[in-house]
Amino acid sequence: MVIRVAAGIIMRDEQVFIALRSQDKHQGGCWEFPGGKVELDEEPRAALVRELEEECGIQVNVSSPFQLIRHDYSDKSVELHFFKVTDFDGEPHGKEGQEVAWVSLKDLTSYTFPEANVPIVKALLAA
Ligand SMILES: Nc1nc2c([nH]c(=O)n2[C@H]2C[C@H](O)[C@@H](COP(=O)(O)OP(=O)(O)OP(=O)(O)O)O2)c(=O)[nH]1
Ligand SMILES: [Mg+2]
Repeated sequence: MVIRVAAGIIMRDEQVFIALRSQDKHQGGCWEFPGGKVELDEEPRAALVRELEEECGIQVNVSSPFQLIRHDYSDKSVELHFFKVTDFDGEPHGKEGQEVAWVSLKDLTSYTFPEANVPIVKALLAA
């Protein structure tokens, strides 16, 4: 079974907002682009809007599909719908108590992301 996920690359002034996955979660201890599982009968973009409100407390105004990545981890397979989020209301924060950071694109390589994110980080660096 493939788990569908929507994740947001929240951009402001050449910086991107990332969050640390808690140790007890799948890929715990890795940094992530905030997001979560797409529910049954839910559009990925709607899941993005819902998750970014739940996890970061922002209201997404403008988002654009960035990349779709299918990745098989040893324990599960994911289909990651990445969106760039370029306009939002509210100040992103770790609404669920997670550690967060605003990072310059060039500094993204200093952070450990899940394996599936490697092409995303590369693409952001190349942009
Ligand atoms: N949010 C997010 N998930 C990612 C990224 N890269 C990556 O491999 N994943 C994987 C880890 C998880 O297996 C899955 C996302 O699930 P999640 O734990 O965020 O789901 P959720 O927010 O609905 O959380 P939960 O209620 O199930 O705990 O996608 C990423 O950049 N962002
Ligand atoms: Mg999540």
